[in-house]
Amino acid sequence: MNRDSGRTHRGGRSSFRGCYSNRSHSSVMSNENDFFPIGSNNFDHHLQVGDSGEKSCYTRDDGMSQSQRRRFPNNSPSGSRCSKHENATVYEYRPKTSWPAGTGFGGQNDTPEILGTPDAVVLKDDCLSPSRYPGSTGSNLGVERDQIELSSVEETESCAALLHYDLSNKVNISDSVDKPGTPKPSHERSPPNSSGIDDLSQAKCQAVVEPFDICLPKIATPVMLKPSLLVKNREKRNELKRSAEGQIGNVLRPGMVLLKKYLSITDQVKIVRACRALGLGSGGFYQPGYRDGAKLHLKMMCLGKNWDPETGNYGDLRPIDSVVPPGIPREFYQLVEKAIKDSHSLIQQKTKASHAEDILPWMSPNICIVNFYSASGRLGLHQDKDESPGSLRKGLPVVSFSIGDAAEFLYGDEREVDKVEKVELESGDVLVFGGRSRHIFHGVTAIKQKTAPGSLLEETNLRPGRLNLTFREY
Ligand SMILES: O=C(O)CCC(=O)C(=O)O
Ligand SMILES: [Fe+2]
Repeated sequence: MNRDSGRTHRGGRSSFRGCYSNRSHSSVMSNENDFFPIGSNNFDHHLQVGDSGEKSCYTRDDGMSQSQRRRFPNNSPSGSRCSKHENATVYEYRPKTSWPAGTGFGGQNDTPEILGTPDAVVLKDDCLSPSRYPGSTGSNLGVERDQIELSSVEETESCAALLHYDLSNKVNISDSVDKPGTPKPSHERSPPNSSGIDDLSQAKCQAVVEPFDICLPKIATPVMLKPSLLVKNREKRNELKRSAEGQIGNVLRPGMVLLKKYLSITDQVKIVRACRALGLGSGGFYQPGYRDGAKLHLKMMCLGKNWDPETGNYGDLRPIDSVVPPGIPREFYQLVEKAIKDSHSLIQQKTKASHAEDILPWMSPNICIVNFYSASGRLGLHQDKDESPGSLRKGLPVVSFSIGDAAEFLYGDEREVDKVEKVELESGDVLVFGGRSRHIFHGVTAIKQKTAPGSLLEETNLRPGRLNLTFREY
């Protein structure tokens, strides 16, 4: 991902066709029966904290410096609670004996497994592998860390902060980024481009790593803001109708496919829960910034490998805090695989191409970049071109999942706002761009407020905003 538009973060590019048969649009991650679980919590989605609400009520009180904490991780404190969160959720850290190894698309072992229920997410396997923590025994919490179970007993906000403070440190990046010898950015900051999109703003420190919960605390509010049964049923009906009619999507240009409302609400819920849990842990969400203080207008987390917006490099460690990114959950692979397969069918159907793979190559992701855009979030026009020369040469696609509020997405051959096309990416949409479209310029100009599906919000308490996951193969 070379967000080559100066510092406009990330990018991809262009051309196409494709068919499609027998598409099953059902949930990969779970049973449709839990589409509308009984007994979900009340919440007030839009009444909550905005960007400024990202700070945790937890403070470290162990008197340790950052470097001490790194050297003596077992002394990591649990964090102290603010009185507001006395009755918080409890996270259980469950020891497990072996660390799986292995890799690959649809592969067996090297990814955490998300076992979601409405109230629990279990991150299994090597989300927190000791191998991902050089010099560590895998016991940063005084327990073996190869399996962590997050059991949501009651409220979820507090435990999130607790987990964050146990597993990672709040880091003022200015300490680490500005040291002599830190790699220089590979590109210069661009002025606001002709699109008027300036996805950089000035700030004091280069990046901010502090707890960011993509979900809001559940507050026992009156029932009034619960999405009505009517709305929920409408959403479900529409989903079934689309599926029955085979309205899966469009080929936007050669190698670029948009699968509309492709992810079921059930899968979206699971993805949100998984991203929330990972985002609060070590290597979780942070606000990327640059050495000159400019910041991206989003929160980011990398899975599989780290992508450094400052240098455009991929690596095994996140330079700002030397943390190894969590693995990509296994279920995500299955969804990506299915999306590529269905894109091939669509390409074949629409273009009568005999070999859809020539137009849109297969891809086995080893990187997932997760962005969270708040209502004012955006991303300037850019190309994704920091992946390996081989990956780019072959046009291995970027697969992008949109969840939450809809986004106005621009794409085109040039980084000129008046020369690009616009499409709305709604919750559940999957956009795939590879082959001749691998190097398109693309970006997000706006997040459309209050457009997220009610049932998704009810299930997850996702903040106002948009979650986006882009999968790539390095
Ligand atoms: O949010 C999106 O839809 C696009 C994200 C993107 O382009 C990127 O992460 O490189
Ligand atoms: Fe991109």
